Amino acid sequence: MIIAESLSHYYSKDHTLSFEDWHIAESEQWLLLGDSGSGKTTLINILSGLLKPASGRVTIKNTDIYQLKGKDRDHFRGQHIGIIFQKPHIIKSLTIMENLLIAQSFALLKEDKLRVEEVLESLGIASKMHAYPAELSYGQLQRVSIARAVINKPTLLIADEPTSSLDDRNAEVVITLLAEQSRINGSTLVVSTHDQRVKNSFDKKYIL
Ligand SMILES: Nc1ncnc2c1ncn2[C@@H]1O[C@H](COP(=O)(O)OP(=O)(O)OP(=O)(O)O)[C@@H](O)[C@H]1O
Repeated sequence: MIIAESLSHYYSKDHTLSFEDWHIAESEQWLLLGDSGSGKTTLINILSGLLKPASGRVTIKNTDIYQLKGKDRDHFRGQHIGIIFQKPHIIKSLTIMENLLIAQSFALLKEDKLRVEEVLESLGIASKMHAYPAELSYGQLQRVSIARAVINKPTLLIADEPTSSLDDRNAEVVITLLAEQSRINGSTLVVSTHDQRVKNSFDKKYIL
């Protein structure tokens, strides 16, 4: 259902990154493993529709995402791909509720407050709905990032090194939340990491 074929990318002409083909079936949970500098972030950005590869294709639900242009690709990404970056990316001047409503409208979906409440509830942060990001702890902000990524029930939920700055207990909590949220929302999960603590979290592994 998600197919990455013949992908390569280069930042300078003398060093090309090539990626083995990757077929990911619906609802699978994968780890993307590789040492620092091996190309995990590059591949995550390509799979997420954020970085056009030098060659190859990414097909999500039968759509070749790099055949989509400009705003069409942005809307497709908003509807089908939920991305969790290493550090939470949340708009500081908006409340948590407003941050999630805007993620719905960016994807051209109707604003749905009940859906926002449901997602925040499932992540244990419903009480923070009307708070601003500055009023939340780092762990709560990470949950908001997960909420924003799953709000539109994405086909692909993708996280780039989500545990690298966390202590052991919180690293485990985040991996558990990602697995649980991908199940609840019917999303395929890809988590990139070089964190030895999570290298056995899922059976399926793509190794760079
Ligand atoms: N914007 C850029 N310009 C030039 N080279 C880059 C750029 N981004 C990444 N690279 C190079 O491409 C290679 C892959 O980088 P990438 O960030 O994808 O690796 P990574 O596996 O995610 O690393 P890390 O685990 O350290 O985050 C590295 O050699 C890196 O130096």
